[in-house]
Amino acid sequence: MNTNTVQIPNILPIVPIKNKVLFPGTALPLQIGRKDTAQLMQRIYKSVDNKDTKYFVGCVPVKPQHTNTSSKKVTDETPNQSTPTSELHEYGCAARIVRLERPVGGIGGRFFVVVEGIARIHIDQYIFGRPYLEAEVTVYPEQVMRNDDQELQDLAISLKSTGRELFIILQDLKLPVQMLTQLQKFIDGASPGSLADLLISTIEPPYEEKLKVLDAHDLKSRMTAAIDILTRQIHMLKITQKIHSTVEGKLDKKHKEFYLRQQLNAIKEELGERDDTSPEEDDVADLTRRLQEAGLTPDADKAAQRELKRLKRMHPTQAEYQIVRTYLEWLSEIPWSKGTSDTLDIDKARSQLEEDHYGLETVKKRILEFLAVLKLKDDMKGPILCLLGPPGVGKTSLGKSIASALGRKFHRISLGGVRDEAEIRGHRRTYLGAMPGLIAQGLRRVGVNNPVFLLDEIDKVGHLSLHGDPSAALLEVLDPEQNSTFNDHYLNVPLDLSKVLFIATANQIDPISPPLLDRMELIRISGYTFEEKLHIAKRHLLPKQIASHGLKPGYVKISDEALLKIATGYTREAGVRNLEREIAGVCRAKAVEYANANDNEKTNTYCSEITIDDIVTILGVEKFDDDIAERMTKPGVVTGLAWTASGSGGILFIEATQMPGKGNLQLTGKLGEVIKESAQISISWVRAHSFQLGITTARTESTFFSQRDVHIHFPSGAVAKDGPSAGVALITALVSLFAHKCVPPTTAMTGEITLRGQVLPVGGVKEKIIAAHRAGINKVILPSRNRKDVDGDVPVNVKENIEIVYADNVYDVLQAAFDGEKIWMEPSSIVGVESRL
Ligand SMILES: Nc1ncnc2c1ncn2[C@@H]1O[C@H](COP(=O)(O)OP(=O)(O)OP(=O)(O)O)[C@@H](O)[C@H]1O
Repeated sequence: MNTNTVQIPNILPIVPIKNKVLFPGTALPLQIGRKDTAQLMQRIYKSVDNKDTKYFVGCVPVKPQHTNTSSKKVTDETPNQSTPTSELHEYGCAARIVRLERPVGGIGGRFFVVVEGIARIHIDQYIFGRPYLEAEVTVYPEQVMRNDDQELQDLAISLKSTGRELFIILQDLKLPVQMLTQLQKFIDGASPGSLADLLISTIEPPYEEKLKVLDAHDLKSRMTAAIDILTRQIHMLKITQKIHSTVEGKLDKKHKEFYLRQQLNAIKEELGERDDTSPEEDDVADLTRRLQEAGLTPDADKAAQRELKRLKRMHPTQAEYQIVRTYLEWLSEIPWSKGTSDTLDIDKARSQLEEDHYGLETVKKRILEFLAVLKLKDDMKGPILCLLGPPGVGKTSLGKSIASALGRKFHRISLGGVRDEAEIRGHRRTYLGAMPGLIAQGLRRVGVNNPVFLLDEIDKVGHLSLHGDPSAALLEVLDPEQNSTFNDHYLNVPLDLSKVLFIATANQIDPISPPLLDRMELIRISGYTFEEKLHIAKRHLLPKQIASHGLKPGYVKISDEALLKIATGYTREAGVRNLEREIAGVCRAKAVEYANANDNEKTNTYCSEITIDDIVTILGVEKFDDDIAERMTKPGVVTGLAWTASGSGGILFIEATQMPGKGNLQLTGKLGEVIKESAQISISWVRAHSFQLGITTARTESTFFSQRDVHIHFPSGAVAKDGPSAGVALITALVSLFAHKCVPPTTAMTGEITLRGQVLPVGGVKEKIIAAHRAGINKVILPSRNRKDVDGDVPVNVKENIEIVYADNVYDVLQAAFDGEKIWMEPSSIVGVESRL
């Protein structure tokens, strides 16, 4: 349409439009919501039959409202409340109404109008007074381009070529063919001013930019603004197109959303509007930074880079994304090159060990030797220390003391119940819910590569089974030659454990597999005597418990006798764990008492002293009474010494009785094969020597045993018992029974016997003697060949209180058991053969 030929009045009814801009030469559909404009439309609608009348309006955009134009969804192109004229833009477009439809919804419905832009207008002045808005306007006829204006010519060429470029892109975006043909026609034939208007209304740039083009009634500034906007939009479209082409066709709904976001980010970035990165990108960037800071080994770095690359290609909602991300997190959190520096001073270490533990002299000495060598050698390629002893003797806390003496971080790995090799080595990543093993987890927790790892309860670790062999995995961990390249299945890169100081603890030696045992140096810690327990309680346990119950040091004062009472009457153990628990019970009671007094403001009535009587009141009736004192001296009852499965020693009673019968031997008390055999040997030996022992009156008497049944019982019937060391006690019990001689209950014995009556050495002597001491035994009969154990290990104060008698054969045992009385005839005085063995 040639705008120059159309007569536009200079007073026009005004139609405010929101978020849209009408340009000359373009059409715009509108819904009329504003009341006054609707009245205008009503009027036009009524007079529409008058074919000669041309209905012109001035479409004036509302000024951009920065706070809500972008966020509010516009459903109505004309503002539905009377917009103040101050909010209307000063330029607009004179338009002809080409279509007008009445509201379908009756009163309150909206007119639908299609307007066609004719010329730019400037609002000179608003005229009020009519039911609708009117304004005096200046109409800008389309400027004719002069051929001699080179600058304008150049701009026109540039605009056309930009238009063509846009066309090519739009073609690629598969817009409707009709629209494309029209556009091409326009590019080829339209005047530069109209082309600028058309292109800007086609590509939908931001509202403000459109307004800028509307304001440009001068051709030069319009073309310049249009070229500028078009160039930027083309650039953006190219990026969109690039992203589009790579993802097109392959995506499901979620992928599409992800890539649309990517497109949006790319567009924003191009516009310089990008304010923040997406959370996924943040995540990957953060992970990359953490990996860079982790000081990875070359192998780990290679794996990390490979996985990072995969992660970047993945969509965050993919299940695999989290797996790769967790793996990378693990890699970034393993202390590959971070370590603490050792502050080993032997004197300091000695005082640290002394401070933390009472007694344990040989253990402390060996630990100090170990630390000294460590300091001189400056590497960990030494034997692995294994602290072996019953529960509660301070193995774990010794490990802690070593760590603090070295100034290293400490971590305890509990191996009790570890049945699956993967718990040590980790699961392969293909496994659902895969995790690194306990070693890698420990390293991550401490955050340094040279901690002290305490492998607690190494004897409880499982052996070869369906789930692999955890103890074989430990072999690699503990071997200084191999552990610099330990392979955790999850991490799947070599992990250097050569700087870690491993210390193991165990209760028993037997369950530890021989190859594992071979790699460790055993340091035995036996149970404590009551004397030692008293000192430990006084120096360590009581202050610790007082503090942990929120009391001050002077608030609980327990006399030595009372402490000893707790140890003897309420605990029966090799270690001090139960003792600590009972002391905690006392502290609790005192804490309640003090808190009560404090609440009633009677703290002066609070008594911190605790006597033996108080102990009974607080802890209740004694749990363990004295086994020895209670037992009556009776023929057939003998005290033996045992070594329990937990590694602590104890006393055990053997009761034998006889009754008329047929020479049967009955054994009860949950006995194992070996102990049953010992009983057989004992009865055979006693039968063979019955005349010599004065049991039978004639050497050839055979009816004595065939008319009697013998029953031997080991009380504490629920506790399984086995081993050969009860042999001497069994023979003594039988001799005592048949000879009607009593063995004092304060005499205990241990030793294996042979059929010839020889006494063989047994294990756990130190623990047995300490247990005997605890139980109030004052004479212990031991095999002679165990003398070295007593000399080396048993504490001096125990040896001072217990008489130890060494025996080579049964006669030595019987003599010591019956208080030096020889109840048998010397073999030389007996005519005949004693034994053929
Ligand atoms: N000689 C000691 N001096 C001071 N405290 C001790 C001593 N022995 C043990 N304790 C204390 O006894 C408690 C139990 O010790 P710890 O946990 O080290 O026992 P453990 O030998 O490792 O037992 P388990 O074999 O059951 O693990 C700790 O509070 C520890 O401080």
